[in-house]
Amino acid sequence: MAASSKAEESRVPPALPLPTPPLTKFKIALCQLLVTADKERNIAHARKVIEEAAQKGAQLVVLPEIWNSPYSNASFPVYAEDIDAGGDASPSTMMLSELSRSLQITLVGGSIPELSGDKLYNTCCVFGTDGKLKAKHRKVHLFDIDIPGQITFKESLTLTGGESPTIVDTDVGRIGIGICYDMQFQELAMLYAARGAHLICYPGAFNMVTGPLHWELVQRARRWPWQFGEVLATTEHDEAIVVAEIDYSLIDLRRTNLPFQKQRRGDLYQLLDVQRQNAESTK
Ligand SMILES: NC(=O)CCC(=O)C(=O)O
Repeated sequence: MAASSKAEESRVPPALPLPTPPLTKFKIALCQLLVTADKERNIAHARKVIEEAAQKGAQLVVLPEIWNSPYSNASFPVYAEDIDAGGDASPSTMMLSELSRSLQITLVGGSIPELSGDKLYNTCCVFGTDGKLKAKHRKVHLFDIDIPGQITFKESLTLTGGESPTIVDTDVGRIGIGICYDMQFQELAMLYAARGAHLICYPGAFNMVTGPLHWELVQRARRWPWQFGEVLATTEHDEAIVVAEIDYSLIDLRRTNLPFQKQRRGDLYQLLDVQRQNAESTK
């Protein structure tokens, strides 16, 4: 009896200890931007908004998805920048690097179309307070949907999907990064949680057909295992800087209140096992 319960116990994945965050409380600013066809104007405007967010006391500033270009397959190749080359080849990320250093903030720089070799990606750059590029997340799940008569969009016509999850240690804690549609895939968030992320940032630009139903609902569902899914601050459709205080001391408290991690029955629902079985049965 004792042996069998020990065996069962060992199949439950243990809760990983969280790395200690470098600080407990800080202000985050989420910037919602109006994007135009004028790239120079978009960059100058984002600069002004980031400065305003820092003035409001934000130590972490987050921009939206595709903030330097219209969101369209026709625009991505035209507005794309070679982020690795830097300098004149990437004026958008040069501005982000300069501001993160001069304002001493961590910047999750939304996303821009990235040109790398002959491929285009939808890429989020994270800059540290020293102005250095700490991480680059290429949107993993491309937004390809078809709801006849309502919306058909295929990012994969021009973009290539990223090949790896992105988790980055910053002055405001360990952050997992996803871009918009990446939010729909809960396993990515669960992976970030298992790897000790204190926070997950999803720069987004939702469509107006499924978006209004999804953007809050899906984010609240991704709260596991941190919070109760409480919305601390929000806004409507216009430009806005949403500022809120993040309190990491709540993570341990919520994990004690709701011990989901310990209660998970991972032994019963490993998707990989099911996928393997399905593949076997169709051979
Ligand atoms: N930019 C996107 O990835 C859009 C995702 C979206 O609208 C959704 O409903 O999901």
